[in-house]
Amino acid sequence: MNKKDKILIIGAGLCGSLLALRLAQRGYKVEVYESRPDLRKVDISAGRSINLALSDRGLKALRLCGMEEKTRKICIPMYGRLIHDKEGNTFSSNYSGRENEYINSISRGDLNAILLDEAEKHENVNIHFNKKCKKVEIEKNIAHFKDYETKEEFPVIADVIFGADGAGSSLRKSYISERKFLFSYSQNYLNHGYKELEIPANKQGNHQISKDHLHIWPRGDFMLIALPNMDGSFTVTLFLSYDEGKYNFENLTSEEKITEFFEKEFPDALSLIPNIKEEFINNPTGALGTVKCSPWYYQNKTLLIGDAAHAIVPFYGQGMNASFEDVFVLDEILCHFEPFDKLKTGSSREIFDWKTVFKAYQKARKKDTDAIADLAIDNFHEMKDHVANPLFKEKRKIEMDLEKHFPMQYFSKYSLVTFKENMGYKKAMDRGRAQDKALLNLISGDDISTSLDMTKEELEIVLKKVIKETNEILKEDKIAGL
Ligand SMILES: Cc1cc2nc3c(=O)[nH]c(=O)nc-3n(C[C@H](O)[C@H](O)[C@H](O)COP(=O)(O)OP(=O)(O)OC[C@H]3O[C@@H](n4cnc5c(N)ncnc54)[C@H](O)[C@@H]3O)c2cc1C
Ligand SMILES: NC(=O)C1=CN([C@@H]2O[C@H](COP(=O)(O)OP(=O)(O)OC[C@H]3O[C@@H](n4cnc5c(N)ncnc54)[C@H](OP(=O)(O)O)[C@@H]3O)[C@@H](O)[C@H]2O)C=CC1
Ligand SMILES: Nc1ccccc1C(=O)C[C@H](N)C(=O)O
Repeated sequence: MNKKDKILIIGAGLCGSLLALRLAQRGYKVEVYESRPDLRKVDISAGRSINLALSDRGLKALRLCGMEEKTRKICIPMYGRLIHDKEGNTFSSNYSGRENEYINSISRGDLNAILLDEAEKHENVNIHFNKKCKKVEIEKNIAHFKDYETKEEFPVIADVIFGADGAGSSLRKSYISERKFLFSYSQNYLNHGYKELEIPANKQGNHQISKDHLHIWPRGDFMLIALPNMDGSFTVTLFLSYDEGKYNFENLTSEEKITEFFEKEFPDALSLIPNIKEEFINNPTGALGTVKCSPWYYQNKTLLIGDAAHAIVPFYGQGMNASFEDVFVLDEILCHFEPFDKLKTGSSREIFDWKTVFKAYQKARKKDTDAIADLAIDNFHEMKDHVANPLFKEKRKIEMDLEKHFPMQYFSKYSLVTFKENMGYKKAMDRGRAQDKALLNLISGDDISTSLDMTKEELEIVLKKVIKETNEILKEDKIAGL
């Protein structure tokens, strides 16, 4: 590892631009190649999610790079879910019983732009747009690019190559095609795709529905969600099967059928989306899937990071957060190894190489990205279906009360995953799932009366029972080797 190493990052998306900034701050020289045009100059939003939910893990990595304050200025806090039923009734459910815990709606383009600005300001960073990586010769450390403007193809040689090129990573594809090592890989598509629509601002430029919530229209097998934008509009996303159920993407092909579907399933939303037919027909239908692979690195030469290493379905709102957290974890590993390298005396031989760093990074990180991939699938079922279930609502109410009265002792699964930024996703998943099981056992047995509001004393009894049973479940799972 040497600060003179030439580092190449493929992809200047959310992860690539933050990684470039952080490596530059650590003193490395970084060249970034991005296939798309510069999003600060050209609108390239079509086909990707327009806004995202940013939460504590992402903010932790942004803070590390000095970007938290700038980011918060373009965030809209969402304190909970607002659930819409078919009759137009709504009910809300907070994300946490603690007041300072919420998630944030943020524009992908605006966030990417401030990261690019900051990275480009750094003397150690050069960003090249409209250059698509076609393949990487991993043994020789050569990435081959095509320039979209000149149509020319050219190679770039580097000491270390990072693949931050998203779910369809060219570096990952090269791991498969080059067959230089045993590379395990899985890709699982959902039968659901997504389509983005818009609720515009009202005439005064204000939001037409609460901007303090993430809106959900759960309908069992499919759902609609909406996240607020700074200009008073909402980005609405329909998650629907491609080919199953009465209504699906394959059969919603005529204006009449689209209107019929929305009139029947989402009448209140329909009245807020004036251009429904045009948008439904013209906006692309995006695919959703999970990618898991291993190893993420090849020798001391290349590393996959962000979605390139672990694409997940969007339902926990954690893909970007996990990709930002990758940068944080990699930085911690570099902090651990670099001081030893500085201690070397006389000889120019390095004590640690990038392979040591990459290996330690994957060891620290892989279990957590596997966990959030599985949690994201769970949250799909929770959002489209369980949120409307009375037992689920009861459980959430007790959890909110526990968090409110015992803020230091109780953290629901949602809070562990979303707000406990120093606990890995795997630990959050194991504890959260055991806790859910314990709480549901208590509710479905006669242990707690859920019909009335509980006093603090009654809640304390519940807390003790839940903690005891959670620990027993965790112990049993450990013995069973789960
Ligand atoms: C519908 C939807 C909603 C989502 N909502 C959320 C959310 O609310 N919260 C959240 O945390 N996450 C969310 N995500 C996930 C989030 O979008 C990703 O996890 C995040 O964008 C990953 O960042 P990345 O930089 O690794 O990949 P990307 O953001 O995809 O960036 C990859 C970059 O590499 C470039 N590139 C690709 N191929 C090449 C190539 N061959 N050569 C050069 N450049 C290349 C791309 O143009 C792009 O700029 C959502 C995802 C989807 C699909
Ligand atoms: N976990 C998940 O479920 C995720 C799913 N996705 C989904 O994956 C799909 C693809 O993602 P996305 O990252 O947008 O795909 P790409 O970035 O791969 O781009 C898609 C298209 O844009 C073209 N293109 C890219 N750059 C340029 C340029 N500078 N000039 C002209 N054309 C260009 C490419 O053309 P060409 O091939 O000819 O070069 C390609 O046809 C989407 O449906 C998205 O929703 C994305 C992320 C995560
Ligand atoms: N951003 C998203 C995009 C798509 C689907 C869900 C989200 C969420 O953020 C869900 C939120 N975490 C929730 O549990 O209510």
